[in-house]
Amino acid sequence: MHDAVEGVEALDASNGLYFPQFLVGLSAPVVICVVIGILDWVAGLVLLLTAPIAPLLLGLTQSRFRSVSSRYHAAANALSARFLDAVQGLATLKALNAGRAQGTEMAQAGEYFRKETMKLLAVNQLAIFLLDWGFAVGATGAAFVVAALRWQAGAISVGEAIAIVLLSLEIIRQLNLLGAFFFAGAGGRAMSRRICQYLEEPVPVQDAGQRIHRLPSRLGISFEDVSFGYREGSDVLHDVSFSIDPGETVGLLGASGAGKSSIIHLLLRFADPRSGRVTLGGYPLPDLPLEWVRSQMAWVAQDTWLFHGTVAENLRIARPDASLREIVAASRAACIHDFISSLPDGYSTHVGERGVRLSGGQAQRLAIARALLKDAPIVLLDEPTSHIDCACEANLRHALERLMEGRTVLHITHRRHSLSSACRLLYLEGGRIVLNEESRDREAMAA
Ligand SMILES: Nc1ncnc2c1ncn2[C@@H]1O[C@H](COP(=O)(O)OP(=O)(O)OP(=O)(O)O)[C@@H](O)[C@H]1O
Repeated sequence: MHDAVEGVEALDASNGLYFPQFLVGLSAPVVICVVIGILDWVAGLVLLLTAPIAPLLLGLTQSRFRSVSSRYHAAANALSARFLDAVQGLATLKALNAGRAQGTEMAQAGEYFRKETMKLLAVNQLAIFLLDWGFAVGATGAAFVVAALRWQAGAISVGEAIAIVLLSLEIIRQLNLLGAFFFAGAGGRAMSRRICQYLEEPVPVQDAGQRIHRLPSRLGISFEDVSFGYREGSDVLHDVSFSIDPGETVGLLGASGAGKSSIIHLLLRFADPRSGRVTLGGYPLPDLPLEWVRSQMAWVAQDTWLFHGTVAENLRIARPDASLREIVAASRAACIHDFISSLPDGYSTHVGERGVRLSGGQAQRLAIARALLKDAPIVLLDEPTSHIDCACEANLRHALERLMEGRTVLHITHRRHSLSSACRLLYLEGGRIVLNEESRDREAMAA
């Protein structure tokens, strides 16, 4: 987050301040030395030879600056990530009485950041010192000595000697300005390297655009020998094969961590399998336009993210052109209309970040209303009633049945009883589809 916000500002300062000054700082001394050279070629040559000293001195501090700057940005990133974590998990920290310990850790991270900031400033001050004092005193001295010697030798007049000294001051002024913007320039370069690293990160999935001439209309799903892992060398799905016919409802059962949600992860193309393929309507997902694939799926996740905005705005995310009447109909079907109507501003009530004013169950019903509104041919349900009590679940089952009607459905749950009787069942164990009696019995006991 720090890189995204401050990084762009640092680039702005580097490109807007340092870079123009860098060009002026390089060209102005050459022009001034030429002018001095016209007055006296020896003095011009001597000053031309001393001018590169400043960039050389700056160059010497660069490598030190680079390592200090990297540590500074790493410390800033760690501190802002920790801060964000602490704010988002405030309730958990309070409940666990872990606020003080977290505060101590944040203070340590803050202290480390302060030290790295001081080191960065010290290197910057060193660069300014080298330029302001080392070079300025040295170069002015050199200009003075050369002008005096040339005057003594009778090569130039007193006026020309004074002009040479004054012109040399202008070279120094330009180079000093370069030093003043050194911090912005070096910081900007360090940031640009980091931003380039982010930009060069491999994209998890590539949108190939429309390779298929006519998009399929009957949308069955199939997994063919799919293996997948979030990290290199540790797969969470192993040779998974199954298919769901168009209009069919399939229940996916399995213990926590078995890999059920990862199957949805692949279907929505948040990632591609390491081997094997996932097809939709008979075509491999990577051959279909990414946006189209996602537009064909309504997903009710375990946790619902509610954006800052009104209830109606949160519902319209699923279908921006939905009328209020359609929104109300979807909310009624998801058993959330009465609750929304009881809110002070009804559908115009603001729900805060992460829907803090709604309970988990209410947010989940809102997610079901979103899915109803989206009206997509494929429905992916990932524990859609995990936050809902049994009495409400019975009500909601009707809503879910309406959502699933005539659609291709993959319904993930731990609870066998929340699956409709029409479901064909798949069992996932340790990332593998298993269909043996033993796992079915185990699952029945767990339910
Ligand atoms: N974004 C992720 N990055 C790394 N590992 C992940 C990620 N999401 C899931 N995993 C790992 O993949 C494995 C399967 O997780 P997955 O969420 O698919 O299981 P699940 O069967 O849906 O579990 P649950 O029923 O508890 O939701 C787990 O070991 C989990 O730690």
